[in-house]
Amino acid sequence: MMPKSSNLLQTEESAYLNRVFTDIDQTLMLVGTSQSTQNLSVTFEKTFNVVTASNTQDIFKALGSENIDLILVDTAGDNELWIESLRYIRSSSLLNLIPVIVLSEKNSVYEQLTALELGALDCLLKPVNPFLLTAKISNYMKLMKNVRELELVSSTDGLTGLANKMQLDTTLLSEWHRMRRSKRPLCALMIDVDHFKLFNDAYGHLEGDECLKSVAEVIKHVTGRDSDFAARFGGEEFVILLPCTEKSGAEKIAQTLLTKIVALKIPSASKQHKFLSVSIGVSSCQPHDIDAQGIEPSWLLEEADKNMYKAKQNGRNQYCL
Ligand SMILES: Nc1nc2c(ncn2[C@@H]2O[C@H](COP(=O)(O)OP(=O)(O)OP(=O)(O)O)[C@@H](O)[C@H]2O)c(=O)[nH]1
Repeated sequence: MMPKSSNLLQTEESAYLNRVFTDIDQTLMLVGTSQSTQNLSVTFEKTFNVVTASNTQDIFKALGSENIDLILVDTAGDNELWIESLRYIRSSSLLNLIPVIVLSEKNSVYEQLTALELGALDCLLKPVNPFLLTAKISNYMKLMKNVRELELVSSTDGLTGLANKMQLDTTLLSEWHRMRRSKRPLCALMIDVDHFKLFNDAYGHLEGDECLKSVAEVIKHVTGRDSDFAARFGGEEFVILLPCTEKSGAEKIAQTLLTKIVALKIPSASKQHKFLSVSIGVSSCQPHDIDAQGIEPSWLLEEADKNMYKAKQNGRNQYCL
């Protein structure tokens, strides 16, 4: 049989790529010198939406305007650029969720190890067939999309869409560290729906679930800052974390929450109140308290829980701190 000419082979590979990867609507960011990103763009532009970056400012700008699925960093040409880019990507809380592949020109174990140590998912060596490279990148994108979806499912409460208890534990720990770094207070709100057992008994469990969803929607909307965090703690209990917030700010949020929950006008099943309400415990921690009193992150929630029970004892539909 006659060997296939390289043109014919390329046409077949190209057709194969189009057939197998036509459903891809993903954005690839190419990072490298302008010469290298120009060359790579030609390889990828039929398959992906391509954005290019030749410095960290470009990376930052692209992040603001595009939803990036994968970053391909080419080490060719400028040794400082790729290392600086990887460091920048790793230090950015938004970017470090995006998988990074490094394309290395030197057959240098040291360079590959550096790339992997700086957070690259893989380091591919040049020369690499452009079709194979496209297929590999596409597979990495799919893999990471699945990983992100799994991460989201495992950290989200299925009923309300808020974060779940597991995610709360992780976030509480990172906010605790942030408080120490920023030297600004961290507050927590423990929110418990009043007489919810009576509500379920009177209106049924499904109606009870709808009620929890409505409460969760209000909680989502009162937490306005990017750093505010809300979770379903379990059952009819919710937690809000308010980083870099003074006690007075937490009180304001608690009061807004009380007003907005009653404004839902969900009929209460108890004779005590006309409309469904919540009781809220507020706790606050100053960075210097941690060292002075040797307290741990769980203290913040325990304190909020104690104060929530005080609010219940004082007649519900109120907050205590
Ligand atoms: N519909 C529904 N009910 C739930 C869910 N999780 C917990 N519950 C119910 O919430 C009720 C909580 O009851 P209790 O802890 O006695 O508290 P309460 O009736 O709200 O009374 P107070 O907290 O004292 O105001 C229980 O009946 C649980 O079964 C859920 O996901 N959906």
